[in-house]
Amino acid sequence: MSTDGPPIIDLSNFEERKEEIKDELMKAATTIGFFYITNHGIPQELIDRAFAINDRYFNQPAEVKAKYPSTDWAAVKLLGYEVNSMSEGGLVRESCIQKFPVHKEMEKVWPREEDCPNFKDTTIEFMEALPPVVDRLMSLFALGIGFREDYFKDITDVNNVENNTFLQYHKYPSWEGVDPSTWEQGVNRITAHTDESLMTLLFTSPGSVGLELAAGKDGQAVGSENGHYTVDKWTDCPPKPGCITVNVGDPLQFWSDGLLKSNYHRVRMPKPGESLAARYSMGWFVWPKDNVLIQGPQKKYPPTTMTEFMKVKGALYGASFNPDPEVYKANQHIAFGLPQVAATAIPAAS
Ligand SMILES: O=C(O)CCC(=O)C(=O)O
Ligand SMILES: [Fe+2]
Repeated sequence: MSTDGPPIIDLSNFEERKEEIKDELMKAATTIGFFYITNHGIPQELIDRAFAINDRYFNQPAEVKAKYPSTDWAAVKLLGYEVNSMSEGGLVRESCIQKFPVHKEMEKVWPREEDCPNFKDTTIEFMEALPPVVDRLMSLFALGIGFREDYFKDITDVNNVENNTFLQYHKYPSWEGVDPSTWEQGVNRITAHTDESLMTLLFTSPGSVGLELAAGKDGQAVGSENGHYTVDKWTDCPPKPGCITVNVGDPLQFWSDGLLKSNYHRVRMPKPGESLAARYSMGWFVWPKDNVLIQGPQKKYPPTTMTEFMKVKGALYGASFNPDPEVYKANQHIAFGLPQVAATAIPAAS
């Protein structure tokens, strides 16, 4: 079993180096499901400005943040501010969720300029910089899976009102001045999970350690305790200068007949000697259109749609979500069984 961290994949001279980059992406995505990208074309200055806005947003008084509450997670129409329930042991994570301006409902949740100056403009500028990077990665994954190069282009088009891709700013609170023995052993800042997105681009501020992924091919369980699957090792996934962390999510695992791996990851509490300061991260959760047919070229799994998939995932969390440090293997979603595709599913143009 490999215990190496995710590889750094250089996207420079993309057009000329496509084949080589595709091989590197497929190698990472079919093994640990995580990789870093460098020379991705997003200016560091813009990323820094997005982090600054993030900081300004979360450090507003609670009553100001409460003016922009999040809406509807179940329908993935979520927007605005929320205190996330995926932390463990009474810890919290605050989040602020925005979608592409094509979603008119965004108008209700953009913080007002007088509350958080430049939030809207900077966030839109940042969001607009991300799709070209996603398009490049998804075009190579399409080829690697066995589809035509532009297979995912329309499916992930953020200018389509049916697309649910979103940006989520996260703040994990500071533990400065708190005696570490007062937090429960084994609790995590965010519990072990796989992502519901097709793919996630994750930006972590420098020094924001704590992200870990399930080591080993496929995040496979190596054992079972009290009826729960366990993994044997967590691998560090620290921030790397100039890099974006990328991971494969559940629908891409299905869409690739299980070839690409949506692996477990979590954010653990600081270890002795590590910073106890607040931790910030920003995730770009690439989402396919709701009713597009999800099925790999080999038709290994029953066809599904994002709407159906979210019902299964919700049931899985409902059934298994608990504060134990134990985790569930990534491909349990497949074992759990997906409902047959809804009659309304629209096959992607081939
Ligand atoms: O904050 C991080 O570094 C990871 C967040 C994450 O995995 C998620 O929100 O899905
Ligand atoms: Fe995640």
